[in-house]
Amino acid sequence: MPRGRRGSRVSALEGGREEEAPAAGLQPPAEAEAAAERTLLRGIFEVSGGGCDVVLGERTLRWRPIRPERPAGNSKFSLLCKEDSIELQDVFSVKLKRRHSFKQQTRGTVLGITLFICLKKEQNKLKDSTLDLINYSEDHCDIWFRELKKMLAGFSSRPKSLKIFLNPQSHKKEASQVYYEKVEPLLKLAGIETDVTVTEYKGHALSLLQECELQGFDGVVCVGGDGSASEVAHGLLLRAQESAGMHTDQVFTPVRAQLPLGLIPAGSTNVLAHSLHGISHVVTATLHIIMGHIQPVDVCTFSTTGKLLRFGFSAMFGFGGRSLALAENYRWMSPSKRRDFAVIKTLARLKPEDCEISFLPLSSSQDEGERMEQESPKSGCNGQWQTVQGQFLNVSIMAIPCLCAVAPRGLAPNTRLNNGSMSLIIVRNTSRPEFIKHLKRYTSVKNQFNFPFIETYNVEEVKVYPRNTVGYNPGEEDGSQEMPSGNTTFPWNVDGDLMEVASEVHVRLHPGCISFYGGIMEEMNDSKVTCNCL
Ligand SMILES: Nc1ncnc2c1ncn2[C@@H]1O[C@H](COP(=O)(O)OP(=O)(O)OP(=O)(O)O)[C@@H](O)[C@H]1O
Repeated sequence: MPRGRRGSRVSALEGGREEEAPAAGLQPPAEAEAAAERTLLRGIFEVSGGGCDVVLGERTLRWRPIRPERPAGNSKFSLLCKEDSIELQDVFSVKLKRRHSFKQQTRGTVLGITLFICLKKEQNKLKDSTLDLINYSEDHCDIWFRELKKMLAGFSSRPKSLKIFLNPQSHKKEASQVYYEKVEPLLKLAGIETDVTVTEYKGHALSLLQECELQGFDGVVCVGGDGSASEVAHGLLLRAQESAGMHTDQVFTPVRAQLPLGLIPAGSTNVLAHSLHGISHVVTATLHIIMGHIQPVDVCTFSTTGKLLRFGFSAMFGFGGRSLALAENYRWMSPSKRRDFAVIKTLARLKPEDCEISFLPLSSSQDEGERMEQESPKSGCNGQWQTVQGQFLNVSIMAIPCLCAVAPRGLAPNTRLNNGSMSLIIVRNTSRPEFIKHLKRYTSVKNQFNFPFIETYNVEEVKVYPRNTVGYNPGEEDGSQEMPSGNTTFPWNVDGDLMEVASEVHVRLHPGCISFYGGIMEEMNDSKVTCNCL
């Protein structure tokens, strides 16, 4: 990433707008750093309209305006001659810049070299930019071009070939447009080969991942929303288990997915991509993939009666499951209308789930420890199974923070992508206004769990046993219906996908079991957003 004192450099990259120069040219630490670095090439180029002495080191490219004759004692000149630089790890492509006349058959006249750079913008956002090094000598540019190409080839974590799954139905059906207009041009620029499959039905990516050849690929990318992303992650993990000869119909410790997964947010909620990148932004997601920024992410297995149902990252039972089940009945509505409508209707029929929850706590943070002492009679039993039972409005089990537009700090702000624990958030039965007050807090301030009816735990395993004999039927006016014995199912919301399960669900955490393309995030500042439906 570009370093601290880079105001003027960034302006040079973005078209040469002048910004205030730093008071001194090169800071002492940078000077020492530059001196320690071996020089690979040195030459004259025009940068941002002025002649510069350009030095290519092993880690940085530095340029300094060529000094005019310096009248003795004139300090203004040292200000003009400040050095600027970029780190080579931020460069993702290099091209020879040529001028082509209209009818020209040949490759055109060399004008210089263009470097394509990944810039860090405001919080968590990445942006592509260019730096032109102008020199009309073909030989001179060719030497620099080759050296820069060689240097780029040395970044071994950057993908060269990607398998892409694109869901054309995501959100308002704009995933194809997002991919072909914003993503593919950047991947091409970076010289990454792609093999795109446009999915034709739900489960298509999963079935292809069982059999398709992945050997030549460095990573897999999903263009879509949470449903697609979680399907592809599940497919990759399932494939890894099958390759390793794991039996998923019994309790097992999964092996890691073999390839990293990139997520391009093109869905209606994009919780996974948002949690991964700290922002739901297509160019940021694409640049993380191109730059080969990889981070391991904790995964959950969801099983029932010992059999694996699926891999995933977050689940909601109760209100979260019921509202999703209801929303599925209104697929003809736009995604946001459908979601808002289902939330309002589920709130109108708000009903607690009668269940027993057993969990294996990990270790509690100080705040949570205090809360647990006050609120949980069995607190302080880390490492031992604990059980709570009663009437619960919602139970969330989340291995990732679940950032989204209506919860900018996340539905589970106390967990991280790979901190080796899950957040268990239990909302006991309360009045509708109190529950709504809790939901509204997600959009703004920090203490959304500061209610007497909410308990939070850091856990590594959870078992949820529904005790209702009344099943859920989202078609019924009040949402519930007596089902013949043995046919009762309960709706779970797993990464935004509906999972209907008849009996207990066992959730286990598997730290860092999959790698995603994504960078280390900056914490979000407190921000207030509005939720349309509450
Ligand atoms: N061609 C297709 N037709 C219908 N459904 C598809 C198709 N391809 C994939 N799907 C399924 O569509 C479901 C929803 O897609 P996706 O998650 O990409 O979009 P979304 O629902 O708009 O976004 P989000 O999940 O973020 O709210 C996924 O479960 C996926 O398996």
